Amino acid sequence: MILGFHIGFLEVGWVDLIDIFFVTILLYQVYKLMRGSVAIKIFLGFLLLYLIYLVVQAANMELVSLILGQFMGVGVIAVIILFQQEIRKFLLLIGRTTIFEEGNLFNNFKQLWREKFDESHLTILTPLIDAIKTMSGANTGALIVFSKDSELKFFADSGDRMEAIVSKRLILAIFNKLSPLHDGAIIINNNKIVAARCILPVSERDDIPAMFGLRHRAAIGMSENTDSLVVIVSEETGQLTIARNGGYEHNLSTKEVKSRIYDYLMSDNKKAKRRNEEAKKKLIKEAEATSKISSTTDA
Ligand SMILES: Nc1ncnc2c1ncn2[C@@H]1O[C@H](COP(=O)(O)OP(=O)(O)OP(=O)(O)O)[C@@H](O)[C@H]1O
Repeated sequence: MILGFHIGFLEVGWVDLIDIFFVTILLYQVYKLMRGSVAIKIFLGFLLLYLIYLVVQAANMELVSLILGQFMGVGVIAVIILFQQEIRKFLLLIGRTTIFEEGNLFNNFKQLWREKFDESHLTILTPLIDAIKTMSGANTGALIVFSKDSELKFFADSGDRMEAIVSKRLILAIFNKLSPLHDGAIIINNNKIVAARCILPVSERDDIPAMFGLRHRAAIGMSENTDSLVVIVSEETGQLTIARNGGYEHNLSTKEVKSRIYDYLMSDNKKAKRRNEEAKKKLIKEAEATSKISSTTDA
């Protein structure tokens, strides 16, 4: 081995270090791409199984490694089918991102570090709430996605990239009915409007009230699929709704919207967690009530 050294009984060569470095980059990029989506859970599941497979193989446990080996063989094909779109986007990303551009590994580490210790993202609250209030009063439809720890690349790429500082006037300009950017959603991450005109996944839940159209369904769908908070301003009624974790809170005041966004951005705090729990319980109760009503009408 070229220029090797020992750590205990392990012989480590420079080639091994380069190998580990590339695997780290690869895993980090995959994680960054999937962060906040359901795909990450499936990916972690596969990763865990693979690690178990490596351990049982190293321990010469023949039967278990035979079974897991069969599963891994089929697993690769399953991964390709399950992550078709992610693999496509990952390859596109590799093609587009160079180490010198923004969005590379080092900048992202820097950004992660900065975000952890920086509460400045709360400064966007005032212009945002002002804009939401104005849009609600003027019945201007809007769809605003907040993402705390990811810029939701998949969804941001479906619209027009902006990377613009949040301001009241900018939000009003985007959602103005005459603006070419007003259709779809904006995504806000790290104080910035990452993209506008984004297409969100539509929820297929069948218990969403009929008065909610596609805008509301898209917001709920987005909150089902990602760890985001979505604010909806209804074009018809001016009412404010928030979608989170696949549920929604309807007809909120601007003050309530502000505190929900605050709680979300600061979601490590206890008060926010309690409120999330209460919202979940309310949802369960509502679902139970609806199923009771439908069973009595069936009878
Ligand atoms: N999948 C989607 N992703 C992003 N935006 C969407 C999506 N589907 C619909 N929209 C937005 O919602 C608008 C249509 O809203 P629609 O009237 O169907 O919704 P709604 O829930 O009834 O809301 P409103 O109360 O504002 O009418 C579209 O013009 C578009 O801007």
